[in-house]
Amino acid sequence: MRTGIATVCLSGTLKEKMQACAIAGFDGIEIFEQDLVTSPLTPGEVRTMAADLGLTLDLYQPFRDFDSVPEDLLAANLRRAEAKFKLMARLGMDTILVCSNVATASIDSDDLRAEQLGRLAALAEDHGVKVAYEALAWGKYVSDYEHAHRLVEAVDHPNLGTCLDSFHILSRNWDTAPIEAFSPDRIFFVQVADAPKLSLDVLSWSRHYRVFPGEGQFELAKFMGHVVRAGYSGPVSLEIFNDVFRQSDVERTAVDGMRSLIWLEEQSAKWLDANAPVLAAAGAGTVAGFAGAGRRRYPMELATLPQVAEPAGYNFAEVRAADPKGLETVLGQLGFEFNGRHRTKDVQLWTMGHARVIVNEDAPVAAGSTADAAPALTAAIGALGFDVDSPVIAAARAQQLKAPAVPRKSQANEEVFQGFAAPDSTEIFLCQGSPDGTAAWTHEFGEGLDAPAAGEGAVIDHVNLAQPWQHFDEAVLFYTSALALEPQPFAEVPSPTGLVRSQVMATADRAVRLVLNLAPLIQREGDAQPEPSGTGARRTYQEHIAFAVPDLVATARACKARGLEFLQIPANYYEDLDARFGLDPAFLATLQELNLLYDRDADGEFLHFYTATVGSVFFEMVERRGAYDGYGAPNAPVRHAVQYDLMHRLNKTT
Ligand SMILES: O=C(O)c1ccc(O)c(O)c1
Ligand SMILES: [Mg+2]
Repeated sequence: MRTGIATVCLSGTLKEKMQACAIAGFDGIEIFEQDLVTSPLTPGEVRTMAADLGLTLDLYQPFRDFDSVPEDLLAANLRRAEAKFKLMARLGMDTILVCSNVATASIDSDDLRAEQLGRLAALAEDHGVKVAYEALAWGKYVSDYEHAHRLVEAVDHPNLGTCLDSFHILSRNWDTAPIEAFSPDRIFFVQVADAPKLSLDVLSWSRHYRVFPGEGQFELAKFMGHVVRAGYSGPVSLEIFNDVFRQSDVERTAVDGMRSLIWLEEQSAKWLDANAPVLAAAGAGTVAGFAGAGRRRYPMELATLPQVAEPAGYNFAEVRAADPKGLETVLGQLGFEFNGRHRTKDVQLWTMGHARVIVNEDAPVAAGSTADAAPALTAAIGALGFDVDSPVIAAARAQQLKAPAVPRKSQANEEVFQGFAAPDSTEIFLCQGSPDGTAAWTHEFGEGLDAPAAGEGAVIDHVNLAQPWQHFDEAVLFYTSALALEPQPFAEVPSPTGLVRSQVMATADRAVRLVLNLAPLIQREGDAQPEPSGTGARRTYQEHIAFAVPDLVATARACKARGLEFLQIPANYYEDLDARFGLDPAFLATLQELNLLYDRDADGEFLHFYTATVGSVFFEMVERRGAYDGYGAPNAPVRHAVQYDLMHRLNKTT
């Protein structure tokens, strides 16, 4: 698959954008007119630079408001078009995108449109240019890709074809199957964009909320499957208008985009394998599960990736703390047992049932950042280990998806974890899981740890990571593509500093639940500094590890007896809880006495409590009753408010 990206996706100047695209590995780019108009580079210099960078210049765009106009306006439009055709010759470009008229269209006649597009095609032919006509979802008279294509067919000129843009098609819920019937010589260009499903006018949705494939909710593999079956083999190009991408680090965004295309290519191949056309299936029923069997007959070749199943569970969570005293105290009070220090590294192992927490005494400075860029924290989540079928295959997949590897020092006889850095620089390690929930590497901390220690039945239930605002979408794609986690519908949680966007990534069996929180940006006097842009530092927000236990009330009592500091829940909360659920008074009194939170839905019940925060980390204990699948979302605002109040008081007194 030939990969491309429109310059409008990225921040910076045209030169910076082109360099970033080359570094990320794109085959070609679309030049957005605005980027050229504002550039000090001459068209000839752009052409040379692209050639030097190994980038093809695939599409010039956009050319607006051409069709459906009266004759006098048409003459002016043709003049405008000719100027662009001449410019394209200097750039060495041969394809221009013409989008359906949204502004000056005044005549609704397909005959007239076909005639006008025909005149444009004839002019384009004189200049050796191909015109790719795109139906904008909000076009005045042409807003449907099939309509645009009917016009292209009516004109029947070799210099006029269709541009298919997944956003304009999927935002309007148009069926994508008819694409298959399009002649491949008439599909001049294909643009892909994903988006979250929003109830918003389609223009605002398109201009601000597009995201890279895999970061939204559109069925892009299916769209691509139909495009491939049509016989198209040209560039598949990202065209993403996104307010965050436009102000983020350009090289990083380009890599995020490249990852999305690598992933989409694989997903498209899978879709084709799973949806073999009727013809291929006839007489070849036994070949149904044979990867690629139905695919290679298409002109577009689709590369695949090493395959991974979703992880079987958490192997461990690692918290970094240069001075681990506070952390040790809380873990002990929660019921964790200290299982010794590592033979050769400055790390400790704490276990409770099958929940393993590693305390790493390296200072919690994120990978890729310098010590002064990241505020020193007393404790922060540094790494997560996941149980996978084959760590080697999973690591190969992550590497092909451009995940930065993190090497770990290890000695002979020690387990070497394959690891890579997530977008927020949390280190993700791929571990070989055991069916009984134990981990072989614990022997490196001493012998005799085979039997589960205290806290039988305890496991890591979920981990909640705070995401820097500019890497949130990237993180969703990262965990989807590299780790096979599935994004669940996102929620928004009110907090005193703003709305917190909360996105659960989980396996189908819920053995792994990872919650990504986009913390609000508001900084107050005395707060830690916001992270610098680019890679690296973060952790100005609180994040947590949650453990599930079989009996939360008993666990809470034991924790209380050990002196654990619980997050104190206001009385108003319990009054509201009673109003909503009409709980048994004795049970309600127990909840309030122990600072437990409660939720219930059609599937079951949820009890949980939080600890005070150490550095940027706190812990949660949960009990899931029945098939309760949530996280106590109605209680999250209470937690945020109490933590905010505490942090504010701390900041005032220090
Ligand atoms: O938002 C727009 O105007 C616009 C312009 C060109 C495109 O290719 C597109 O998809 C949208
Ligand atoms: Mg487009």
